[in-house]
Amino acid sequence: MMMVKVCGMTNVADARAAADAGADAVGFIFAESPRKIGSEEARRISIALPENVLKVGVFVNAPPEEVLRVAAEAGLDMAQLHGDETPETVAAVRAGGLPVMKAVRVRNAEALAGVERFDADLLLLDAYSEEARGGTGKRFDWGVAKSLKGRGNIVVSGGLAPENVREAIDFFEPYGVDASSSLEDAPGKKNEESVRRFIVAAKG
Ligand SMILES: O=C(O)c1ccccc1N[C@@H]1O[C@H](COP(=O)(O)O)[C@@H](O)[C@H]1O
Repeated sequence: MMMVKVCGMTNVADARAAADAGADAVGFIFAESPRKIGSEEARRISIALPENVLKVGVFVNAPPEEVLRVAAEAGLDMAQLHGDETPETVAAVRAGGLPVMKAVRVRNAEALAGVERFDADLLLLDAYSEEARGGTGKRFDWGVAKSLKGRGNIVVSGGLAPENVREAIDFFEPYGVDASSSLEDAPGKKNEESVRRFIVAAKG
């Protein structure tokens, strides 16, 4: 069954609605973003969710000690490392007992050259943008990453929406899919109907 993550949660109501609609994972942004929240707020949301919903913290170039501290404070199950983290940083976070999803922004074929060096639990593919690290609503050129099709640990993101998520699943046969900005009425405020349609389309 496809793992569906809804990212950029900023409040309990949106996170509960996503869980009720069948989301397997929700994401909290701890990096520069209009969706950024603190560990206390993330904890409040985490404890309002069922245990089986994976709580993922999104970090950009944070030191491993900070990732592990925030994870403990917020009750996270996984770190999404969405910056220029090294394989050593990924290893340090995992050694601290926290599974890692390493994000790669697929600007071109070279961006994928080093992915084998990451000993991560999951590999997230996202779009590249000069303006922001993530949550851009932009798609990347899927063809550039087609060699990763069918690998058991791929999660696809970047401009996914109810209308195109099935196409992405057919293209990559990924472990999971992830979306944020296309499911919002405004940055940080999810649209319940879009979230539900995204999950239905992904799991359909
Ligand atoms: O959502 C953000 O604001 C964000 C900020 C910094 C790093 C990552 C962020 N979100 C991640 O971006 C991708 C794609 O989002 P979108 O669906 O294109 O809006 C997703 O994996 C989020 O986890």
